[in-house]
Amino acid sequence: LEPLDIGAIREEFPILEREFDGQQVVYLDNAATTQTPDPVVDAMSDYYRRYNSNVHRGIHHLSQEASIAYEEAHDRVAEFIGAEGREEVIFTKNTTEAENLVAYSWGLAELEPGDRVVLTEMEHHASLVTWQQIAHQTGADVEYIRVDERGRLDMDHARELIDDDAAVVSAVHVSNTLGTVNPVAELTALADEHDALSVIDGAQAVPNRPVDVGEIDADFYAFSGHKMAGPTGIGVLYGKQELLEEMDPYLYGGGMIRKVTFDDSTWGELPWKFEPGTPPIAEAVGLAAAVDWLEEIGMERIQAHEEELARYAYEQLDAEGDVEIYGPEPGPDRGGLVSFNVEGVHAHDLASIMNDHTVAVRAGDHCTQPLHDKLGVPASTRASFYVYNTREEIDKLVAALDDARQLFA
Ligand SMILES: Cc1ncc(COP(=O)(O)O)c(CN[C@@H]2CONC2=O)c1O
Repeated sequence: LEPLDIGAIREEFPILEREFDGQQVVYLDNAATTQTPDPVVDAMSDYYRRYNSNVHRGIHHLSQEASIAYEEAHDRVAEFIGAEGREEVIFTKNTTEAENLVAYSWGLAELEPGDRVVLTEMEHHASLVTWQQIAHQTGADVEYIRVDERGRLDMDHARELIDDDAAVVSAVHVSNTLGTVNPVAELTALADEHDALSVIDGAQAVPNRPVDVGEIDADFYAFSGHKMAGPTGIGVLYGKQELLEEMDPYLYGGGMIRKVTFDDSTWGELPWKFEPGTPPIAEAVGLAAAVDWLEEIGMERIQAHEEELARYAYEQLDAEGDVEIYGPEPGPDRGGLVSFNVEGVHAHDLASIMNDHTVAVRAGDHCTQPLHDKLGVPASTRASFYVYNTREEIDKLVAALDDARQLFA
């Protein structure tokens, strides 16, 4: 694979030129949100400047243009992830709302006492808390597939839990804390064998690697625009059409109905049935532009670049001798991030020192508190990479560790 032209890529991100206290920002917090390239910003500005209008096919030129752009953004995303068509692509606010849509529209209607909701110990709160609460409301049980000491899923335990009592299997594709790349196709096949619904959280996968929902064969797959060089305020729930047709919406309003009377209402066609009210129109334009921008580079090249940076960061941090790194060895089982702790230094103190060096990392529980309890640490520091990051930026992160040791260790 041809290596990325980082220089040319970085020119599309003016934010990366910013300086604080005379030091150029080193942005290593991409698992939280990625930066937005000029073509995406320009596409959204162009929408607001030239064809802003409400959608749902108003009878005037501007609404027609906006409606077509909004509808076609669904087609673009469908093509990007290998969905059958726009009917299988629902725009939400973010991954969290996508997970909630499945839990409320399908879970509340289908789960019964004695059903098992199978999660993993590394789930993000977006799926963990959501399914946990829906299970409480329906009397279903929740079980968690164990994570082993190397941060990988215990697949023997998965096979034990995903039996005929399993009603849902909800798992993260790439862990935002460990970096672990989970065998999602295997998990969805197990779920399918036992007629359990499969829901995959792809927030850290779609932005960083090729994803084909047909190959994974999950019933639902969720991700966010802001983690893939797109805008905040838009996420995607992919769902198999036959399932979405059967499900009732859980958010009601205009745009999602077919017929409304004082007595009752009927629902519109897919995907609009699950998109009530005025949708994120500019964000959909931005998301489609982000998909174009990513595909221009190539998802395989992005994956290779991030794996190379994760390997480099892992090796540099491991060589320090007092750094505990969580998750698998570098390689195909690890995505483009490294979470770690420095002996004797609290993660929040470390991030603060990093910030003195204008290195932006994330410190905390990364919305995976149960996982941190299992790791036996209150927090971790996470460096996460994207298309515009370089080895030199990782060197700056490592160089700042000494300051932290002198101050806190
Ligand atoms: C694996 C995973 N699932 C779900 C979410 C929720 O996405 P939205 O916030 O777009 O709904 C995130 C966000 N990642 C968090 C956000 O900040 N830092 C993180 O690691 C995530 O990493």
